Amino acid sequence: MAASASTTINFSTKPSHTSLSWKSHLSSSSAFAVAADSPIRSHRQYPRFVIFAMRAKPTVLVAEKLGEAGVNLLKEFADVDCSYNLTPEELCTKISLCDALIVRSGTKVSREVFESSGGRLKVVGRAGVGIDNVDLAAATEHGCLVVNAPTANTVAAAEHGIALLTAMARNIAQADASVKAGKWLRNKYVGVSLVGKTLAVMGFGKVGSEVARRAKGLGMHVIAHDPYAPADRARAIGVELVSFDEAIASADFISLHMPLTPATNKILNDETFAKMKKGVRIVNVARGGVIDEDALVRALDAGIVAQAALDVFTVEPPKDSKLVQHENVTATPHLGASTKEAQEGVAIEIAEAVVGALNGELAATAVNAPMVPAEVLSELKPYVALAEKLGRLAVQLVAGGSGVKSVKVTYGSARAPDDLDTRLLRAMITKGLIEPISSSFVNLVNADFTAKQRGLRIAEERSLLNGSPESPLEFIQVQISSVDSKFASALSDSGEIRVEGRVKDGIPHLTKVGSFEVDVSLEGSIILCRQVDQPGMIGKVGSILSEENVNVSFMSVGRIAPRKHAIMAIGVDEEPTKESLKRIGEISAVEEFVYLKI
Ligand SMILES: NC(=O)C1=CN([C@@H]2O[C@H](COP(=O)(O)OP(=O)(O)OC[C@H]3O[C@@H](n4cnc5c(N)ncnc54)[C@H](O)[C@@H]3O)[C@@H](O)[C@H]2O)C=CC1
Ligand SMILES: O=C(O)C(=O)COP(=O)(O)O
Repeated sequence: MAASASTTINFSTKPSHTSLSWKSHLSSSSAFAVAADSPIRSHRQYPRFVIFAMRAKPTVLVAEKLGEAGVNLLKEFADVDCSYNLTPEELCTKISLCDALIVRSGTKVSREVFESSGGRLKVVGRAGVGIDNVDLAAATEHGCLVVNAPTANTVAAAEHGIALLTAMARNIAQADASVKAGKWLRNKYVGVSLVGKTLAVMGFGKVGSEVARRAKGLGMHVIAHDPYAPADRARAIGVELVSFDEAIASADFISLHMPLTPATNKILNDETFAKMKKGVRIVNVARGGVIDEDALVRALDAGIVAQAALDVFTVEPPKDSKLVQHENVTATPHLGASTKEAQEGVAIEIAEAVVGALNGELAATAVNAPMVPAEVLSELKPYVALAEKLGRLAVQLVAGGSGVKSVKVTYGSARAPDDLDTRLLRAMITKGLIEPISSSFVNLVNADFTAKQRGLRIAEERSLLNGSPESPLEFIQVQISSVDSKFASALSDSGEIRVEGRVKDGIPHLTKVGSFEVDVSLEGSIILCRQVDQPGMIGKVGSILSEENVNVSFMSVGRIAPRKHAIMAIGVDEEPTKESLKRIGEISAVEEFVYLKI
């Protein structure tokens, strides 16, 4: 969606149901909204924040089978298109008509998908945990939020891990196939016991810890490796966290439960298999890519790995795979999350997250955007509006042709630095700085990326004030350095364009321009004039505007000293014509003036 200088901001504060929204004149059917409290709420107490362009009734494409309860929930809010087994080309064609896309692990949401969406796609919902099938960088670059459903299938995946562990140890799959083939091979399928054996859980997250808990119930000695897991959580269920090498060297069984990332890609390979106990048994319900599959075949052939039980594969479904055909391998077709209960749970979890996001809330399961707790959001709301407006004002003060590269934002606050999360404010300042001068659509997801891409450096500074930390901020100051200004009085003594604002009675105010103190509510538009301080100036400007029926909402004069220079800031509800602005400029005492749309 294109943004424009004609963007207006509607700021409504109803006592019990506050909301804050952005509306673009370019697309009357769409709106960006920020809501601390929203009409459609999920059952969970997730933090919420709104960042999206949303149509009257959005369209959600469900590209893989989703539990009915989730589909029904989506239908209450959106037009739902359930189209399964789309080819990549079909997906790219359909996506330009969709506001949200829901997938499981079987759909690649590639860069082409985001590019093909033409900016309409605002949310990708992953109905499950692993987001390795979604190009997150491309999503972020396109301002598209990615949410997942990280909790509803945990138990199902853990149970499947245990099912594979026990089935492998007792050759269940192979024995079943042989009985069905008319054989009765009691000696061939002698298994191994689990009790007293060491299980290394690799990745001690949600699934890993549930597997550990269950394995302890089976009498196994459980160790775990996870560089990021807290030791006390492991200790609480009687599991010792150990190094990677120690885990793989001492395990009789290894169960993989980490995400597929560049760091975990092929983490089990020829070198690491060589460090394992001969006869180790491996379970993988994480991602196929964490194992070098060719190396696993070699390790199985060499007897280093006695057996493997695999639910996931590098390519799914696997094609002509020696690994799958190996007699010591038990394979399932990515069934970890496939229980009725998990699928219903996942469907509801993802539908709530997607509806919430489309409805203007940021789900707690956002993968590529910061989460702002509801209470923080409601406190920051007026400052969010102030931040965007200051960015918008500052950039309009830049003389044409001066590229904006370096911006310093100073937050004046009596709160301790840890008590003020500025990501949201920074994103809104970035939005204000970029949207008036480009066709970019900036939101909380893509703000930092868009700034970086445009070579815009935003440095943040805290000015720690004495006083009551009751309100999160006293002022926000935005300075743009190394540029010329079309309104020289906006330059500070050190040569930067400087605007500063505060929130007064919940309304953003402009309180400083350059070195001049002013006080004008940031609503409508503003005319800034520098003039020789003398009687009658307000009347002269006021009468030019009144001749055109332009309503003056606020007026404030800041001066250095009586009868010297003064800055007059005039808030206007309507846009004055060029002719009347010209007449203001022709008033003899007026030295310079600028008209700014907020
Ligand atoms: N087969 C299936 O159908 C299912 C597969 N999964 C997969 O299971 C895996 C785990 O899922 P959850 O437990 O829900 O995720 P999680 O995020 O709760 O846990 C992952 C853990 O891996 C750890 N980790 C990250 N890098 C690591 C490394 N280099 N070495 C060791 N540990 C590392 C993290 O610190 C985290 O504790 C994911 O890959 C997910 O996609 C999850 C559900 C179903
Ligand atoms: O949640 C996960 O990570 C899974 O692997 C589950 O995949 P699925 O949704 O069953 O395609």
